[in-house]
Amino acid sequence: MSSSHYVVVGAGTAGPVIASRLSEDPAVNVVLLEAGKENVYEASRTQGAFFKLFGSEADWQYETTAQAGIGGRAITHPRGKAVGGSCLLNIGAWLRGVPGDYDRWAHEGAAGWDGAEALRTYVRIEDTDRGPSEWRGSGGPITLSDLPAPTALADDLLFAFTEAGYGPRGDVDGATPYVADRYQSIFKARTRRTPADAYLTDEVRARPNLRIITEATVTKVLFDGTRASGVAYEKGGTEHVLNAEREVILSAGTINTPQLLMLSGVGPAAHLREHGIEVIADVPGVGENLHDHPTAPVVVTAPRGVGGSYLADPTSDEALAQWRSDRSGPAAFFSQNGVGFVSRTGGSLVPDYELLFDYNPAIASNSPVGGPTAEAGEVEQRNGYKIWAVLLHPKSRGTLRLASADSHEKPIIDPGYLSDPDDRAQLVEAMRHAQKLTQTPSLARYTETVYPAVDADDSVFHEAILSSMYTTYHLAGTARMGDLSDPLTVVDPQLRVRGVTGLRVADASVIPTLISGHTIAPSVMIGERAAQLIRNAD
Ligand SMILES: Cc1cc2nc3c(=O)[nH]c(=O)nc-3n(C[C@H](O)[C@H](O)[C@H](O)COP(=O)(O)OP(=O)(O)OC[C@H]3O[C@@H](n4cnc5c(N)ncnc54)[C@H](O)[C@@H]3O)c2cc1C
Repeated sequence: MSSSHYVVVGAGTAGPVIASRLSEDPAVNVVLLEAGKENVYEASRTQGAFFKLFGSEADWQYETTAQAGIGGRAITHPRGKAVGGSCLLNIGAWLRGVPGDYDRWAHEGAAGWDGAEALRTYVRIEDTDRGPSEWRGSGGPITLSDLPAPTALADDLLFAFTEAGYGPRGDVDGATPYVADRYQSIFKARTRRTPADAYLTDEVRARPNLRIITEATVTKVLFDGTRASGVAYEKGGTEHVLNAEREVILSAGTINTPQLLMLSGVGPAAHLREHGIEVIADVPGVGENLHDHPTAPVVVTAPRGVGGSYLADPTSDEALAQWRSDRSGPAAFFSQNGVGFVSRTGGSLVPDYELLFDYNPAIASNSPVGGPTAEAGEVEQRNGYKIWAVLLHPKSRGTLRLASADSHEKPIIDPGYLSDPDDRAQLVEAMRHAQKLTQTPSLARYTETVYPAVDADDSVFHEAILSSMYTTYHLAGTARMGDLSDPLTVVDPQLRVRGVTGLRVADASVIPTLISGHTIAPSVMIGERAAQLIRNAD
């Protein structure tokens, strides 16, 4: 049995930030445990071929239950399993949301997590050529760059946003989100640099007080009464115990963190007893509040003979070889590389919808979508584009529950997609905003068939959504942060788990309500703030 001051579970997105920051103090020892390997996966480094990792050993390979709100479809949810976590196999978009998103967190009980504080952290940790400014940082660990595009259609999509009256070109992470932007990503010189790479540099890894143990799957947090005393983990077919003299910090992500809490006896008491798990603390909010940003595409095909899209297969051996040799070719690009935000009322501080511009009309190869492709005709071979309409503030909430007390069994994931009827209506509205772009001069020559058709009534949209609503992969909220007077709060604003001591959660699961952006940035920000809170508590 070994021991450390701090044990951090999960070397994904938030975990490496915490381990790196805590181990800056040579007087404390930190162990970072990761179920997967180091990032040995070349495809993960590319912008175009990363989805080769879906379904591989570097993916936890989750799937939702059949979702009633979308015609009973189940949605596949890859989650990264290696150092780098889900940033191994994500798109890498750095979209931070707006200060109003975080003000809402603070207003709803996460005291101290307001927009001004979030912005201070973001400016400190960024390294972007769009800074330094009041809004953007330079010199921080997270290197950001604009996404490259191999075709003029990428720019035409941005012009269309402006022509449709939604806003000028600008920086979406700047003063206003109502701009069209080639968003920035965590790629540098066309090579992915995950937050784990950024925070666990060779220099950091050389610290004598930091140990990173890979292929170590934590099965349980151990308790001495109600104090977290360490963790049990499996490595190489053997069970190990690691003591935490001060704290255990769970950064295992929106799915695995609540699963681990429940396996360890922290969760809704009745549900734990159902699985024969001894209850350490009855925390009814664990596994509640699961939500995601739903999205649906408007799919457009170009007239025959009109080019403009980029249809090459980024995952072929040739594409990877070309990327390996000089970082060019299909594997160097991701076709969804523009964004703009829309307000329902025309200018509220927090946007309602996000439009993601994609210069390839084909639906993602892992998506089961059939309807639009059938209507638009031979979409895999045709030029055109699609615009994904994203609902930024869905009301629908779901749950994460244990399937059994066996840590090897996947949990039951039910995000309750579109279970709130308002979400469905708003998604239709968001798609109608997307359609406006298809009627602009900049996109006229690429636009022949639009699905759903511009003059279609709501029933056609509803039909399309049943087959085409998809995930943005932003699952969040299952260990919600807030005020402890709310019985469904799981962690207080210091990220301490209700009902026990010596245990915090710091990852996307504490996000109380999704922001008007994506979830890499807040996960890194949560990691930074967690390290500060822990250090200040010493
Ligand atoms: C396909 C896809 C595309 C996405 N695209 C974007 C995007 O473009 N922009 C964006 O902002 N967000 C995107 N996201 C979301 C974003 O990647 C995640 O929200 C974010 O990375 C979550 O960080 P995390 O620290 O909570 O969890 P993770 O990064 O998932 O880290 C959790 C880590 O814990 C480890 N772990 C889990 N259980 C255990 C255990 N029992 N023992 C030991 N280790 C364990 C995991 O292996 C993993 O390394 C995408 C996600 C996916 C899946």
